[in-house]
Amino acid sequence: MELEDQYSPSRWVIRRGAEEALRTYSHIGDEATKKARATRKSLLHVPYGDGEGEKLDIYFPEGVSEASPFCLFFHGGYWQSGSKDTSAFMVNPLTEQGVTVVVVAYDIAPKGTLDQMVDQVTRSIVFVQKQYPCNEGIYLCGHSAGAHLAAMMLLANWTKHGVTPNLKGFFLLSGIYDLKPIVYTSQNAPLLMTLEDAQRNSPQLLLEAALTRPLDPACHVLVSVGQHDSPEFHRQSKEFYQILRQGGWNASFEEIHDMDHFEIIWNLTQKDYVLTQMILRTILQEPRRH
Ligand SMILES: N[C@@H](CC(=O)c1ccccc1NC=O)C(=O)O
Repeated sequence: MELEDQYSPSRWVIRRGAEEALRTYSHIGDEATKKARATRKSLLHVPYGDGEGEKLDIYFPEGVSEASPFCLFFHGGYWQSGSKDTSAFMVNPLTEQGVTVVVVAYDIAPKGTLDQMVDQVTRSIVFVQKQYPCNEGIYLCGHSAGAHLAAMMLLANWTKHGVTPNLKGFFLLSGIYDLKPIVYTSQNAPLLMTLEDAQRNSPQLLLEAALTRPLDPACHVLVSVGQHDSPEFHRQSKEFYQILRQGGWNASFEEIHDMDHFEIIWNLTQKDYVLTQMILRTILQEPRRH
């Protein structure tokens, strides 16, 4: 089944078998999280809402100052797997450079629905802005399904939350922006998305229909895909990038050389990785307030 293949990232890896790629991804995430918790000052399992799953981990740079840039990470796993407790990939290289990293948990399926996850992600960002009003910018980074959740924040309506987060940039890695095809794959079994649910939660479709311009024209949006991601993942990223440009967003597109769907994210543990460098350059070149 063609769609099934296209939306099974582990079938497209080239250096390992599918199972081994998934195992390596979990292993590296696990190790990176243990290392981050052992070597960085952190606040773990901080509630951002009343729900059992509404928790986040905050990892601070050396010489704790609340006036740092914040990078929030949203893990992937097709909205049905993954955890903040194995997703601290970027913590060490970013905190080393003075960035506070927040790894956010959300209720994956079958407990959570897409609408609930989008709402949780919205509230996690509101929480960080309220808790750290002196932040020097909030950046959102997401991988795969997590890139989808981050991308939904381009369309968030903050007015009912009483605060507008200081959003300065988005790093969207190997994401999915039109959820309709997912409805026809086995990935939808725990998600139980109807076509309407998929439409309501597709940033590609929402941006196409939106008449609004970006609130902050300086806000960067990096749309990035691995060279070895499937053709459908390439198409999704390119089309999303194009719709962002048409909508007046300060967007860029990067195909990451020789990376598959999992390497693109687990290499964020490395400071000399091209994406780590791009993320750091974007965050650190931003003029400081105060
Ligand atoms: N069952 C999927 C797993 C998967 O797609 C995935 C796993 C970990 C992190 C991100 C993933 N993809 C999208 O969120 C696969 O076969 O590749």
